[in-house]
Amino acid sequence: MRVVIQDNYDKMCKWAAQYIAAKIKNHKEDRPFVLGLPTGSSPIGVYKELYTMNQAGELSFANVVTFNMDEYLGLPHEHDQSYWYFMHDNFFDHLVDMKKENINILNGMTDDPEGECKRYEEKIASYGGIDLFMGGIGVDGHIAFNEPFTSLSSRTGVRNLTTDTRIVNSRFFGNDPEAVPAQALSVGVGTVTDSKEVLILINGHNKARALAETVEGSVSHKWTCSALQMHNGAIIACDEAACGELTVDTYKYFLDIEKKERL
Ligand SMILES: N[C@@H]1[C@@H](O)[C@H](O)[C@@H](COP(=O)(O)O)O[C@@H]1O
Repeated sequence: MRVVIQDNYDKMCKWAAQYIAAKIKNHKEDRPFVLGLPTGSSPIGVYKELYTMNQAGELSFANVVTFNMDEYLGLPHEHDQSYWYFMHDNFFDHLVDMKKENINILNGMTDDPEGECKRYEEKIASYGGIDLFMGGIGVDGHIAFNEPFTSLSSRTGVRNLTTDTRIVNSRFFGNDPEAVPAQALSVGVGTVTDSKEVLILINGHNKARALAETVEGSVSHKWTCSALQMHNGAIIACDEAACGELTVDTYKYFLDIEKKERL
């Protein structure tokens, strides 16, 4: 696992965006680059960096297919807290050459959630899998909506959200946890770790424990992010604020090993 520690949120976002841009540009295969994407406040700065490069003609998305991690069950596209809305508002609408048909987001209004999830897995497989999955992390260490004790080999499916997550996400729903949908569709931990590379953004003091558990904790379904320790291409991009619960030797190790700032 790589842990790339940047001074602050802006630098973390710049680093992550440059990493993703380099991967897209260097993709020479005769098939699209397949990019997994998250919602949340953490990736907003990365999206801004990416669409700025795109608008400046420095990075094309014409040959990129995207798959989003998750979506609330029961929210229509036009709901301003649906992840469909978030992704268009914060990213897709700003790209000049992203093809609509290359955007994949789980349909939270489906009548057949199980079928929708199966279809999603099949579509990912039809592209030969995901090249790079970018993600965020919940304060309880969840990746996508894989709450504590979700199987580390789980696939795309329906997830019940914990009270903790609904309280955390209630900041977007008028501070009312009951207004946060109780269920979501989410890629599984296994879906994420099947990707060739996984890049997780972890920033801010409130994510310090989640970062420590991801990097230093045991591999455990209690912290679903810890599954990344078993992945051969996992990168954590974080800021100083999130490092508060790492042991000093871990912190120094990653600063030392990443000194060369390899992309
Ligand atoms: N389902 C999403 C996750 O994919 C995201 O990682 C998490 C953290 O969001 P934020 O980046 O706003 O802290 O929020 C939600 O629960």
